Amino acid sequence: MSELDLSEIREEIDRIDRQMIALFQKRLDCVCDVARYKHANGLPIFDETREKAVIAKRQAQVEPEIKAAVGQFMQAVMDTCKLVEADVIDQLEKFH
Ligand SMILES: O=C(O)C(=O)C[C@]1(C(=O)O)C=C[C@@H](O)C=C1
Repeated sequence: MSELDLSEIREEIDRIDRQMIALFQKRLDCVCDVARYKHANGLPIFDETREKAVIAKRQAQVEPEIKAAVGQFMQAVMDTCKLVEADVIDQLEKFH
């Protein structure tokens, strides 16, 4: 692989990352709505049944070779989303 190939591949990775972050921002907007709903209704942030379902659905979308990686990826996404949910709820509690 030449250096040019590597820089071209990295440009494609950068394009993909840009799209992923745009989508992640949209996901975070939804997650903030979920946090407000959970706060208003006294529900816990962590929902194990939902997390398992999210992972299973996304793994069903891909070939067997990458199911484990997709599971890890979705778990990392949800772990980050839970931290954001906790921040949203902390802010809500500060002002009540
Ligand atoms: O769907 C929810 O209940 C959420 O809080 C969102 C979400 C997610 O990021 O998808 C995050 C935390 C929960 O444990 C389950 C799922």
